[in-house]
Amino acid sequence: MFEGVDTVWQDGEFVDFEDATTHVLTHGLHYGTGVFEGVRCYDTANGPAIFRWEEHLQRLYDSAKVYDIEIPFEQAELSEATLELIRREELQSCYIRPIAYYGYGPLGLNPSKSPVETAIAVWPWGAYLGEEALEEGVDVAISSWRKHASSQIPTNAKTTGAYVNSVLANLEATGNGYTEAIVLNKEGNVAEGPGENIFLVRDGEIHTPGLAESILDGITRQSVIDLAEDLGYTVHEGATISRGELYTADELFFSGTAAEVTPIRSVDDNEIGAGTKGPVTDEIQTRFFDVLDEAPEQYDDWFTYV
Ligand SMILES: Cc1[nH+]cc(COP(=O)(O)O)c(CN[C@@H](CCC(=O)O)C(=O)O)c1O
Repeated sequence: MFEGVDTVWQDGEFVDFEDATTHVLTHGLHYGTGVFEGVRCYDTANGPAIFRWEEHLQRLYDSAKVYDIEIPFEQAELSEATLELIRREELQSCYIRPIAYYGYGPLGLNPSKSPVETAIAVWPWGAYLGEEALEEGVDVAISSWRKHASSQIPTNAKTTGAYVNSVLANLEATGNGYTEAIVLNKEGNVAEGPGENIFLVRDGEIHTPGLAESILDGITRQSVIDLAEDLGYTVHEGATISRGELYTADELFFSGTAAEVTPIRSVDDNEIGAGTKGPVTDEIQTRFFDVLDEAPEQYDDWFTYV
C-alpha cells in the first residue's frame, strides 16, 4: 500500500518513511486517544488540488478540541507541511492522513501530562471498496454491531479509538462475504457505514441520516448534498431511515473521502432496485467526478492547489 512513499511529516520535520515511528508506550496506542482526518488530493484540470482541505483541517482541530488535544501547530503550518509533502512525493493525486495523538509520556487514563504528537502521511489510494465497486456497486450487510451513540463517544469527532466500532462491523461483514457493513444506531435506525455516510433514493428524492443518528458529519456527504441540489434534486438531510426502508429503496449509495460515491447494489442479499448502480446515483457520481476533474469556478473554494 505504501510502496514508493519516501517521506512523512512528523512533529515539524520531514522524516524518512522508515523512521516515522512512535514509542510502544504511546498513550494513543493504548487508549485510542488520537484524532485524524482522511483527505484526498485530486489531479484536476488545473493541477493537483486537495479537496475541501479547509473543512477537513477544521474538523481535525474540532476533533482535537473534544479531547483537550492541543495540536502544537497552527492550521496554516499543517497546511504548508501537507502541500510540501505532496510536492516532495511528486504525487498528482493521493490520500492524505493527518493525525494528532497523546504521545509517549506517563501512562494512565489522564493524558494531561502526555505530549501531543502530530504526523502527516500521503500515499496513492485507489477505489476504497474495490475498482469494480464504483461502477457495479457493492454488496453490504447490516451489522449486528450498533453504532455507538454520540452521547457515549462523540461521533462528530474522528477519534482513533472510536474506530474499533467500525473495525468490528467491517470484520463481521467481510467475514461473511460482503464488501462492507451498514451500522444501525442504538435506536435501530440507519446511521452510516463503518467509514462512509449513506444515501437513499426513493421516488426520485434523496434521503440521508443527520447528526442526530450518531453519524460523522461527512464532508463528502455535504458535497453530495450540494451537488444533488444543484442538479435539482430534493434532498432530505436529517432523515430517520429504518432497516426495512433500505430493502425497499430504489437506490442506495455510500459517500466518503475514501469511498467517494460508491453504489450499494444489495443489502443482506436483497437486491436494491435493479441490483446495480441506479440512474440517480449514476448522475450524482458522474457530476462528483466531473467536478473533481474539472474543478469548475462554481466550486472553486473546494480546491486547495498544491
Ligand atoms: C464513520 C465515518 N462516516 C463517514 C465518513 C465520510 O466522511 P468524509 O470523508 O468527511 O466524507 C467517514 C470517513 N472515513 C475516512 C476513513 C476511512 C478509513 O478506512 O480510514 C475516509 O473516508 O477517509 C467515516 O470514517
